[in-house]
Amino acid sequence: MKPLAILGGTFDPVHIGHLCVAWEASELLDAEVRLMPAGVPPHRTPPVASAEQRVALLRAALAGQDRLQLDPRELGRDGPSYSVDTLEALRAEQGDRPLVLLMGADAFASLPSWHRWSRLFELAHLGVFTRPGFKAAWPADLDAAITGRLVDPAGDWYVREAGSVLQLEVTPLEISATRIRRLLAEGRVPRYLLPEGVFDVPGWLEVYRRSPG
Ligand SMILES: Nc1ncnc2c1ncn2[C@@H]1O[C@H](COP(=O)(O)OP(=O)(O)OP(=O)(O)O)[C@@H](O)[C@H]1O
Ligand SMILES: O=C(O)c1ccc[n+]([C@@H]2O[C@H](COP(=O)([O-])O)[C@@H](O)[C@H]2O)c1
Repeated sequence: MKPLAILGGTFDPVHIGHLCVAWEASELLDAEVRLMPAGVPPHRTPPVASAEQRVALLRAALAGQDRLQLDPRELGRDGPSYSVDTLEALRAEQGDRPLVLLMGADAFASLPSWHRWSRLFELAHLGVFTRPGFKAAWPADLDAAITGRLVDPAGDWYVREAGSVLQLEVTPLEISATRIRRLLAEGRVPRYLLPEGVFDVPGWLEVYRRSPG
């Protein structure tokens, strides 16, 4: 069975950057990739769009292809959507299947502030995307934690179920949800930064238009 890779995010809203890195990860790792929206994203102000709206946009974004899937499990949980809880559940469910927690270089740099972060390395491999504007410069505790774990994504990391760190060189796309929210709040239409299908979802543009950006 192929490794299972998870791209968690707030997806407020989902954009072309998310889809592109997820798609490229599925190729680089030969993995099944699921996008997993956080119900209550830890460590940030609450999303502008509701969970239902964010999922509707994700469903529309993923329509017409079957390589990237949606996994809505974090929306059904109370409290902050800690990745460690999600990975404990996935590990129990998936047995010894290799799991990969995907994230951008910005998210990776903040890993030592995550809930029970050392446990993440026992539950999954970590796949870290390059992201324009974010250097691969990590705090000392993270540097120490990844010593001996960095492996080539083209190698045989998948023979183990967890524990490696894979640096994924993806097409650099300087797109962020923050910028898209700002453009929408200014009344602009960031058409080609967003997946085409989201424009058929009713009601969501107004939600971002009413927000301070
Ligand atoms: N353009 C991109 N290139 C590489 N990784 C990305 C990109 N956009 C998002 N990611 C990664 O995808 C995951 C989910 O991102 P998230 O939903 O927070 O989007 P974002 O664009 O970073 O949002 P925001 O600007 O609101 O923080 C994170 O691990 C993030 O680092
Ligand atoms: O588990 C944690 O403590 C934790 C702290 C910050 C972020 N995360 C997860 O990282 C993913 C990206 O988060 P964000 O805020 O960049 O959208 C998302 O799945 C979050 O649930 C997880």
